[in-house]
Amino acid sequence: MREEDIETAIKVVIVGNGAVGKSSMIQRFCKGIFTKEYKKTIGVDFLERQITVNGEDVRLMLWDTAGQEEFDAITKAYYRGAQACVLTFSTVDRNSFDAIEKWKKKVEAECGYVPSVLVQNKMDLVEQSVVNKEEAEALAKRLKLRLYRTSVKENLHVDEVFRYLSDKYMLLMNSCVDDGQMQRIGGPNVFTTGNGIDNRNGNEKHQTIQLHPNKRRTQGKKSVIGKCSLL
Ligand SMILES: Nc1nc2c(ncn2[C@@H]2O[C@H](COP(=O)(O)OP(=O)(O)OP(=O)(O)O)[C@@H](O)[C@H]2O)c(=O)[nH]1
Repeated sequence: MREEDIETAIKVVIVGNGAVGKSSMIQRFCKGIFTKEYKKTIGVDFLERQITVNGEDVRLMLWDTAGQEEFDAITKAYYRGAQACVLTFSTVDRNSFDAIEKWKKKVEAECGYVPSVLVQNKMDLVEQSVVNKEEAEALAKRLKLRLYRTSVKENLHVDEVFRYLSDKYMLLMNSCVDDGQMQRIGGPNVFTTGNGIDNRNGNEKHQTIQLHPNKRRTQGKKSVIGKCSLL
């Protein structure tokens, strides 16, 4: 396999309370469509899209998890191996905002640290907002997350969410590869090594992340993410 054929694949989990727009966000990003009808997700769903980030192909595998607590036991299992996370709440649902920390902890319990982003969806309904701007910003600051305000309906800032996450993930990966350190990201079943090969279960046939350091991306500078460690 030529180096330029090697692809980066990122498993992303989208979490948050029911009806905040998780399925809609994934449909919008992967299929370019929006549907008004609400069909609650039963368990989990999955879609993928390939994008180019800084000249590199990245395959995003987006896992849509049910927001309703009744499905907790099922969805939790699918967090395993996630390498990035979107924490979503709705502008018009106070409970969904208050639940963000709980969702973050749930993902961390299964995956450890993964690059994450906070999304306030349904910004087209900002007139009926039950979460003010300062509160949302304060939460993002406290959790050390970038905040994106989206409207999946109006297709506002949805692409940016996934581009930011991909970029963040790749920066983290490159900083580890550049440092020649071994890194474990996203839970016990995904291992990456400084040589750029996914070592999960020692079985190269089941590669999920394959890395190829691109020094040009950082112009030889150290990554802003800093030193990598076993997570
Ligand atoms: N006005 C508005 N409605 C939205 C937006 N995004 C999603 N919706 C609507 O919100 C409802 C719930 O959206 P879903 O995407 O099914 O929500 P979910 O978070 O996947 O819900 P669960 O599957 O129960 O976890 C649907 O009726 C969508 O059409 C948005 O940006 N603006």
